[in-house]
Formats: sequence, C-alpha cells, structure tokens
Amino acid sequence: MTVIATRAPEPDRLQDRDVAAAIAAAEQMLVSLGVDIQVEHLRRTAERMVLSYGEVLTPAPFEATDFVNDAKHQGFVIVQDVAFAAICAHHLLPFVGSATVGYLPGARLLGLSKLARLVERATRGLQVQENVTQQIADGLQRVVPDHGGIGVIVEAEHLCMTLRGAKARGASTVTSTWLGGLERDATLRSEFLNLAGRRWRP
Ligand SMILES: Nc1nc2c(ncn2[C@@H]2O[C@H](COP(=O)(O)OP(=O)(O)OP(=O)(O)O)[C@@H](O)[C@H]2O)c(=O)[nH]1
Ligand SMILES: [Zn+2]
Repeated sequence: MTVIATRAPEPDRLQDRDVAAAIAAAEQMLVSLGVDIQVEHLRRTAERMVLSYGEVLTPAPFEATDFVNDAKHQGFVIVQDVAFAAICAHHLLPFVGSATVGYLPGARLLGLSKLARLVERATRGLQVQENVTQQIADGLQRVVPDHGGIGVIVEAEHLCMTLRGAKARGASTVTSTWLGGLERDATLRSEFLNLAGRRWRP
C-alpha cells in the first residue's frame, strides 16, 4: 500500500476570517431585510449563519491511498450515488444531489472511499455543478494517472431554481465528464452508463 500525496489542500483561511465583522454584517443584512433579530429564534441567527458558511468554506482534506492491482482487474470500478450537499456560488443556496464516479484501473487501484472523498472535496466552497463534476474527474486523474478512462456523473437539485426564482420544483440537473478512454470511445461510455445504475442507462 502506498499513500500518494496529492495537491496540497487549499490553504485554510480560517485564521484570516474576521468572524465578528461577518456576524455584524449578517445582522445588518437581516435587519436591512426587515427581519426582527430580537425574537428568540433569531437572536443568534447571524452568528449561526457565519459559522455555517465558515464550515462549508473550509476545504476538505484529501489523501489518496492506492494498492497494486494484483488481480490485474481490467473492468470498471464505479462508486455510485455518493450523496452531497453544496452551496451555489451565485445565490449561496444549497444544491443537493449525488455523484457517480468511476475509472478503468491501470497498474494501481484507488481505495474506494477516496472516490467518495473526491466528491466531498469538490463540493466544499462556493460552487457550480459543472466545476464540481470537472474537479472530481481531474482529482481522480491526478491520483490514478495510468487509468484507462474516467467517468463522472452528477445529478442535483438547485434550490435557487426550485425554492425561488423559476420555482421549477423537482427539476434536477445532470452533468457528466469523460476523460481518457471514455472521452474517445462511445462503447466504453455505454458500458459505464449501463453499469452505473438504472437511471443512467442509455
Ligand atoms: N451553469 C450553472 N448555473 C447555475 C448553477 N447554479 C445556479 N446557476 C444559475 O446561475 C444563474 C444566475 O443568473 P442571474 O440571472 O444572475 O440570477 P437570478 O436573477 O437570480 O436568476 P433566476 O434564478 O432566473 O431568477 C441562474 O440561471 C441559476 O440557475 C450551476 O451550478 N451551474
Ligand atoms: Zn444558484
């Protein structure tokens, strides 16, 4: 077993955060929106907002563990339905869904949980779904560089589109990224889609 050191985590900027200023600004926003922040349930809401966003904005650590592919497994390795919740960069409202992540291994196998951890890492911060999808695929490519192909499918409901605005209740957004063999070969893509759960069957 080897432990691969991947790209260093984003610098944790927690210590740069001016929590008191953020709480004052959040209070100011609520008051400016006409909210009475003196009622019991709202008295500490600004503080909770700041701590909640602070949590979401903190990068998730990621360290990949890989193993020799001693059985010379040539088929797909796919982790399906990794649930996530992220915050949309445009509205600061959640988008909630799941990711399916897979690859064709080469000489080494990645620890399975690390595929889920790539999803966790890509969904921190203020995000858009296309970037989440691409960052999961790029992250996987970095830790299994000799892969024969990578596929990532993300499906999510964006509350900015369903709770407000277009109010498109139940609408879900699907994004996909294919790298390597899956980008080049439609047959491999079909195999991936066939394996990756009934929702994605072509
Ligand atoms: N491509 C992409 N767009 C997103 C994502 N999350 C939110 N958006 C969109 O970002 C856009 C922002 O558009 P604006 O017109 O500036 O915002 P808005 O006035 O609130 O738009 P409406 O939501 O249509 O009311 C909206 O169309 C959102 O649906 C995402 O992950 N990817
Ligand atoms: Zn949004």
